[in-house]
Amino acid sequence: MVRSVVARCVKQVFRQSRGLHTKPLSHESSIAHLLDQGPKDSERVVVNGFIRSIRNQKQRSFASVGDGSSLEPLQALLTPQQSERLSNGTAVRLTGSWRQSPNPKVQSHELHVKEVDIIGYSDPATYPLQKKYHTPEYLRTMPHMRARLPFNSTLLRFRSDAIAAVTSMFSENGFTQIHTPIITSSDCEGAGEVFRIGASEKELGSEGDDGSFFKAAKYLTVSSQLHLEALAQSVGKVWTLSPTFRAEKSDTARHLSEFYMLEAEISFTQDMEDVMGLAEKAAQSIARNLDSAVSRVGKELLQSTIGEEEIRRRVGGMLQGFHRITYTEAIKLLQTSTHQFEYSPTWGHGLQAEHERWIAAQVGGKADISVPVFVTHYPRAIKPFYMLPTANTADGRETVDCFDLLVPEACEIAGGSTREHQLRPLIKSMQAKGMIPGPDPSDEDLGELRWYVDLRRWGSVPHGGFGLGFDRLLGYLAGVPNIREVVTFPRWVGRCEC
Ligand SMILES: NC(=O)C[C@H](N)C(=O)O
Repeated sequence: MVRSVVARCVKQVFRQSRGLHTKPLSHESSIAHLLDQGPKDSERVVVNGFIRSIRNQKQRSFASVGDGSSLEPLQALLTPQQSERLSNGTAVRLTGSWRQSPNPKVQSHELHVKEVDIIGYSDPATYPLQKKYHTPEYLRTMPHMRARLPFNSTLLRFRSDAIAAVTSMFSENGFTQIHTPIITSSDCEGAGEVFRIGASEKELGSEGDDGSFFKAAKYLTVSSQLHLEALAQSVGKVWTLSPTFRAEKSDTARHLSEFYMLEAEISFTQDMEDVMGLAEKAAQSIARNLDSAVSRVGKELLQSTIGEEEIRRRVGGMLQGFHRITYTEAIKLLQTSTHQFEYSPTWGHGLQAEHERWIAAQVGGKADISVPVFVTHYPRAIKPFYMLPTANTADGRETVDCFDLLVPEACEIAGGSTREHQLRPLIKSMQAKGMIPGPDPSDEDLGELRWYVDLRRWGSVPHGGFGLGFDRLLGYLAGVPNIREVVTFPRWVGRCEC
């Protein structure tokens, strides 16, 4: 008896939910496809989409309908009865005929609706996206909703196109794409900006009692580099586009706690030019793709950016050969400039964002383009343990074969180096950085990096690689003032909403 009542209820609920959209949903005719291809006059058309805005007049209503496939909405003409329960955000399936618009300057055709199926209701009293300008700050409070807006959805398409472009570049050049781990046992950069996910020894208790999942502290990865190095020794040329996490408390338009880093590693090279050339090629493959996209985007997108002229400056510059200057030259330029810096540029110290901004603008800035600038050979003392020391430095100052790639505003978008590939020098470097106690460490002393040191024991070869901040590059090329707009669900210090 109870069973049959339950069965009846289930059937009823199922019937009701099906009743909302009795015909199968089709994605075949996206709005972009319709607007592009333009069906014949009076042809029957079916579209699925969301009401972006609706304007009701006495005799008829005009709805702008979007499905995310195009910036431009579809214009639909309805009777007041048909539009009664429609409001911004309502998901609909519209059937009608495709007719020439009386005002072809605005839109050549419109859909004269015959049938409206409401697929998903939207409560007009609470719907948060109105047909007006919403500030990026307001939209960041609802990352689950903002991709419904043309500007935000276009950025997602840029992102998707960029991934496709760089994937084919690597594939055409014989690289293998690798998925590296997110949970790691070490801090690759040694900067202490790791998110810890395991327990500390104290938390584990004196008996080694296993209160934690991994029985020891583990971290969210800060870079895939060390794992890519391992795989470069077996596969040769490898790359990844992977989530990366930094617990850096920088609340700026350039920082995220979770971001995507595009990293590549190549074996059998000691020439940093090979690595810089590859970073250049990767960034250019994305810029080339966006170059054509810029001419396709409408006014709406450009209004929320730094403007078309500046975007063209950036994209155009990215397609040129990048500049190269050494860190020592950069410091000299900074020191002799008349610009007042908050922090005075000093050899041996890292470059501040204000220094990077100045170098990018002065060294890379031309009349109509901004060419990215590689700054190379930083002091050894301020760079991580894994970088290869420069062989012959003219002035006796210790530097490493590394580079940072600088662009205006976004500052550093990539960094790379050739790696210390020999066992003894690597151990010495770890010791100099205070990572291990003495010159002859036991396996235990090597701690979580034992496996990495092992790579230098068995067939180690000269190699190098780079990491490029994918979100920073996209934000820069798309001319978006804040990186938080180019990721779907941005996380930064103090903010992780959904
Ligand atoms: N793969 C790389 O060389 C990137 C480098 N580990 C960084 O985080 O900057």
